[in-house]
Amino acid sequence: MALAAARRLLLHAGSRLGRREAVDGARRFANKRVLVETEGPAVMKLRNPPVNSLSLECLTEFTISLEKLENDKSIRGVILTSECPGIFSAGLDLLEMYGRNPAHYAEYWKNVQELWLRLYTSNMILVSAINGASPAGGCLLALCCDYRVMADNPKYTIGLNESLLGIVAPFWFKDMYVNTIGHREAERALQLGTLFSPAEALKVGVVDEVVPEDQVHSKARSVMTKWLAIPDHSRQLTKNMMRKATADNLIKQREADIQNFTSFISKDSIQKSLHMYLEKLKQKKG
Ligand SMILES: CCCCC/C=C\CCCC/C=C/C(=O)SCCNC(=O)CCNC(=O)[C@H](O)C(C)(C)COP(=O)(O)OP(=O)(O)OC[C@H]1O[C@@H](n2cnc3c(N)ncnc32)[C@H](O)[C@@H]1OP(=O)(O)O
Repeated sequence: MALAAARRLLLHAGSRLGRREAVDGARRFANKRVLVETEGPAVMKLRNPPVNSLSLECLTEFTISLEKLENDKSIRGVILTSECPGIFSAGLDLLEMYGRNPAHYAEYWKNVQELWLRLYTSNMILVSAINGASPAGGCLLALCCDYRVMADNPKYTIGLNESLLGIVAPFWFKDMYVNTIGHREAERALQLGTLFSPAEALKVGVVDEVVPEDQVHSKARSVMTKWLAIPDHSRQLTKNMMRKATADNLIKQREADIQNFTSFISKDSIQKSLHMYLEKLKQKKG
């Protein structure tokens, strides 16, 4: 109920902002954590500092922005990138999964599923311009895209590192990884929680292209131009043919997946692992 109300408020605020910014000449709309430019190829920028973690609010704003773009028939493709220097996205917000109650975990997970289903099955062309670190849920966002361009900076890593946190990537994260890099590579990377450097990510197929950091956006735009030259109907039907079974696999067991997540994440042992991981992140500073 609370989330539905927040959604209505955000949609309303989003459209108000949309109108105001259009008057300024730039075609863009924004909410607090997601900025969307629709001048030229549409660009969606995550801006949830410090690390673009996917908090419940961020997920909601992301989903709403995507919904708005999907409803605008003039928009055929979107470049997904980050406004936070050096970070694409730190993935799911650990504070949404630690020290909360089961109802909160269920609500959070429902929204993670929702964003994934929308992104993975989007009719639009999605290209990610990965301009920073992209662990776990950050990698998930990139994997939903049709093409991934990553900045050539060895400090940036990408991969599904859940097992390093003492948690387990859900089956639909795994399915998408297998679809992208194949069963053997996915099996190894998931068990080890591998975070790949850009060069390794390119080699294994987690990303499609690695370019100098200052060329990530221009490359993403030129990739988009190439993809936009393909007729929408045939490209969309092909995308649907490739992805439908994977998405349907979650759709048919969404409720059970929410229950699984809620009971898994509520376990004392899992909460302890998350606590230790959060402490490790804190200590890294000091
Ligand atoms: C068997 C049934 C299975 C069913 C399913 C069960 C389980 C569910 C699995 C759920 C899947 C989970 C997916 C995820 O995405 S989990 C999140 C994974 N993310 C990470 O591991 C990234 C952690 N962060 C980092 O490695 C680094 O922060 C960094 C992104 C490389 C950036 O480094 P740096 O610029 O040095 O920043 P700091 O480390 O200093 O971080 C700044 C502050 O941000 C906080 N932080 C970082 N990441 C997160 C996060 N993901 N969520 C929330 N907060 C985060 C960090 O603690 C710092 O906070 P502080 O300033 O208060 O200390």
